[in-house]
Amino acid sequence: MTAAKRRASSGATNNNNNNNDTDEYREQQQHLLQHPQQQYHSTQQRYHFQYQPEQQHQQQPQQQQQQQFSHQSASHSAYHQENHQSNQQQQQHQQEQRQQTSLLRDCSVKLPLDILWLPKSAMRPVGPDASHTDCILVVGVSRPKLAVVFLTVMLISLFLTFHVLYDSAVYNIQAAQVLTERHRLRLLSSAGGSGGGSAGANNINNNHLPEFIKPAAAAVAAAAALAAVPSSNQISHPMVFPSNRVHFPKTSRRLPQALIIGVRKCGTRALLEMLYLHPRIQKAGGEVHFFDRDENYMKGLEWYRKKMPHSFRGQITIEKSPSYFVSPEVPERVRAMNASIKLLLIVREPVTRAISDYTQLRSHAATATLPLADGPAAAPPSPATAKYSANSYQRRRGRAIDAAGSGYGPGASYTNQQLRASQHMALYGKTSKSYAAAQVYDNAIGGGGGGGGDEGGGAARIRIGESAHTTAPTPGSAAAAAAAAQIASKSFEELAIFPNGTVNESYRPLTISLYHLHLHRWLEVFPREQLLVVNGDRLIEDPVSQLKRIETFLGIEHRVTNSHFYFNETKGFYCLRYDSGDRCLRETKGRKHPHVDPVVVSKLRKFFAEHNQRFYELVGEDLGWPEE
Ligand SMILES: Nc1ncnc2c1ncn2[C@@H]1O[C@H](COP(=O)(O)OS(=O)(=O)O)[C@@H](OP(=O)(O)O)[C@H]1O
Repeated sequence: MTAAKRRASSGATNNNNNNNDTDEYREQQQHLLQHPQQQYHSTQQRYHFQYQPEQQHQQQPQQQQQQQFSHQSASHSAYHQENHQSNQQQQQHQQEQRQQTSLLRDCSVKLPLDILWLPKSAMRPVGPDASHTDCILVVGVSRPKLAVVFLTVMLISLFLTFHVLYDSAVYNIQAAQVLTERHRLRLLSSAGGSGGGSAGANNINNNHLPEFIKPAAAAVAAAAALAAVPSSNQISHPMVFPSNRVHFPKTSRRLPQALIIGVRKCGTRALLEMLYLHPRIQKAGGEVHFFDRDENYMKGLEWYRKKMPHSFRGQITIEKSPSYFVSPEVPERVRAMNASIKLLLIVREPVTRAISDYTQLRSHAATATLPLADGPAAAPPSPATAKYSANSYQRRRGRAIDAAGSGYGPGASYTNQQLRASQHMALYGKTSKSYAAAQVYDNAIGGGGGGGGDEGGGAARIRIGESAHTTAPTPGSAAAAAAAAQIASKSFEELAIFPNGTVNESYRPLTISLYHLHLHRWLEVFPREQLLVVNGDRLIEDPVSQLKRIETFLGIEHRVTNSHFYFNETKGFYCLRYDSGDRCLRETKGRKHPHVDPVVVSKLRKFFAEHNQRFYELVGEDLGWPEE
């Protein structure tokens, strides 16, 4: 209730009181006439009670009233007269109050205050004597704290509204960009593809795309991630969760958080491409060979990082270079980069792997005899490279001797040392053989720490035209080509088994299959939990089961399902199903192996049985490879 209303109602109440009191007073008066001797005390008190709250009498000093009453007590007639006066005063007071109330009503009624949403009592007369036209507007905040809270809530709501609108606009713009990029990529891949996946002619990786496309590819994969795994990436539509700031993670090149370290010819490429189906995975296009090639390693981590694809925050970058597994210096170098990196090792039945290796080497050796390999010799390495590589060679040589003692055998030492020596001498310019020639020879026979793969070897790269990420090819000399041709002319049986019937343990495709020797070095540097052994034979037969294990190991959601694969009868392998079409791995994956004498196969399996047992012990799992 406003003060004016209160006053008005109190006036009305007083009027009632006055009326009641007046009646009462009349009764008292009659009583006094009948009993004049009665004291005036009670009357006095009564009057005091009656007039005290009156506004008019608030202005009169109390003394004055008492004097008045003392005069009344002088005589009954005097009292009667005084009482009459009092009645008059009371009436006058009532009249004043009525005037004041009508003034208040006039002030509030005459001005259209409702349109200002102000209470009518906000208009007050200027003073008690003012005419009803003299009104003032009384403005103020009756509840300041409430007003502050109300204002704050209003401001916050306004801010949130604009915030949501802004985020929504940014989200839409970025989504449109991603869609444009995806469309562009599809057009490019469909224009560049040859024959589709059914014939297996299409390469499933996009390495043929120009460099500037690759961030876009990352964006496409990440866009899929945005759509597919909102919870994992903490991405939600701003309209749904306005309180969550929407992060549009910027892409950047990141050092790999996981590595496929080998083993070559066990399905490393298939594994990487299958993992790439997962929206949380980004892959380096080609084999970078950062840790196993001194000339790359000395370029530093920044060089390595620049070889990585663009990735969104939350994605895992993976690189694969199968020769990492067999290169002695690599585990330590990898740990120096990231001690908590996750390592994927894919293995296959060792004899099949060796035959696959031989098949590829023979194919490369045949290619190395082509005129392409007889081009100009590569420029010799810079002094810095030479010095670095020479030091590394010393380290490798020391380890090669260790390896010889633990299974490589004298033949292996001879072959490796001879190769290394030629490389070493080439570095120091003490031989007519160029460093490049040694490297080609190394690749051709499967040396070079396991180099010479479909994607990593010099000669192979010339032929296949692998991505720009790999090191520039180094054409070999006529001598290297001749050596390669000689190898190409020999059968697997001739190379794997000596004429006396014993196993040629120095034959590189066989030594690479001695998994436990190489794994031992890795487990000296990394804890077992950081390494996952993938069964390459099972990956061929049932990719999804192996991929599930890897997803768990990498700590990512199970996303890759059977719907991502179809079996290609022509190729004899599973091919991959993308939004943009079906693709098989290129023809260098899944080559037809030459026929190998079953007696030789059996002999080799017996040879490997013991080594396999040692490998099972190291990994804590029996892979069940045949022993004869
Ligand atoms: N889906 C699918 N498609 C084609 N090929 C597949 C697939 N899955 C695994 N593989 C096997 O991968 C073998 C090649 O292994 P790598 O990629 O590690 O070879 S390399 O070391 O990189 O050169 C390759 O070996 P070969 O059969 O001897 O050619 C294949 O057996």
